[in-house]
Amino acid sequence: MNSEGKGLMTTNTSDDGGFVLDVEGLRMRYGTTDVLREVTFRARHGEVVALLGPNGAGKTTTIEILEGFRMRSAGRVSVLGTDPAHADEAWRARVGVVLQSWRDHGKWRVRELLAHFGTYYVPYATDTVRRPWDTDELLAAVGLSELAGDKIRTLSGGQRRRLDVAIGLVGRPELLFLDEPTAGLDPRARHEFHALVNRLAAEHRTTILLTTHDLAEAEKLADRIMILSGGRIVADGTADELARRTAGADEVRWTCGGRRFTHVTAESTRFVRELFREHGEAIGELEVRRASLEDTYMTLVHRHGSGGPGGPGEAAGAGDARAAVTSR
Ligand SMILES: Nc1ncnc2c1ncn2[C@@H]1O[C@H](COP(=O)(O)OP(=O)(O)OP(=O)(O)O)[C@@H](O)[C@H]1O
Repeated sequence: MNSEGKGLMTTNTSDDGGFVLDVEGLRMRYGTTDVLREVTFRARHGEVVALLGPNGAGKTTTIEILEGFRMRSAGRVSVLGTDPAHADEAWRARVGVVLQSWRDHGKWRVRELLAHFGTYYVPYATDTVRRPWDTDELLAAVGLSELAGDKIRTLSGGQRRRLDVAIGLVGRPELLFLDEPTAGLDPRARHEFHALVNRLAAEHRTTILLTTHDLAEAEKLADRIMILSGGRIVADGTADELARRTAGADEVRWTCGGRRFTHVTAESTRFVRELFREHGEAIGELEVRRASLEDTYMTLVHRHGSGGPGGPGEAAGAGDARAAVTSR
């Protein structure tokens, strides 16, 4: 980000009590199938929120409703203080969207396309938000400077994905929706993209709602993680909070006298201290494993249904089946 960045910070303007996203009782029915039954959540300025959930859980549907691209069946939705179902162009200029794929304009050159889209945002510049984002700065921010003169149809999948992101950012949005933004990116591009998301949130206070199937990415990028399953948000919090709330325990593994032991406890530090007090030097291969986001995710999705519409109801989670102390 350039030195100009901080001067372009967005301000808390017309939203509801500081909430950029405020969703209550959102429902979506396709035909006779309820995909979203009761989705409720909020997000504040500068927050990065990851929406997780199995295939078909309704993540894209939710995002499209918030973007104003899809009409909801019921519920209250406020995005930047406005109902997206009735939003105008000025509202749209404050919202950035990165769709799952961008396949048009193959004959256009990269810089040319971004500059072209940028012109749409000129009327929506304000004293505090200069729109659009300068094309060369934007190209640099998404790592496309060297391909600026290339035709879009010659870009690789990952390079196109960077262009998707640039298109979402060209209007300097206050709120950015990213639907599976890193699908198809190589590890380096992914790393650079993560740095860009962090910069947008930290320097510009851009609020970001992203969907991903990469739990490590969600844990790394998001201030908050929401899990959508069975038509509802079944978890909302930091990765640590979710792990603590769901699993509530650490797993301690060790060897002693040639045997392997496993113990599940909410107080692993005290347990390990006592273990050493009792067995001292005889303890070997000690390992303390906190519940991971993956454990939490699997437990919650299992407990609240398959994620898709009409999934099974309550079922014992993986975490519920843990034994107390076992040896092998
Ligand atoms: N226009 C539509 N008409 C009917 N059903 C639809 C429509 N769009 C989506 N669905 C259904 O709604 C459900 C949720 O789809 P959605 O794409 O929102 O899920 P998702 O969580 O984004 O999935 P994925 O992780 O696979 O991208 C799916 O069962 C899908 O088949």
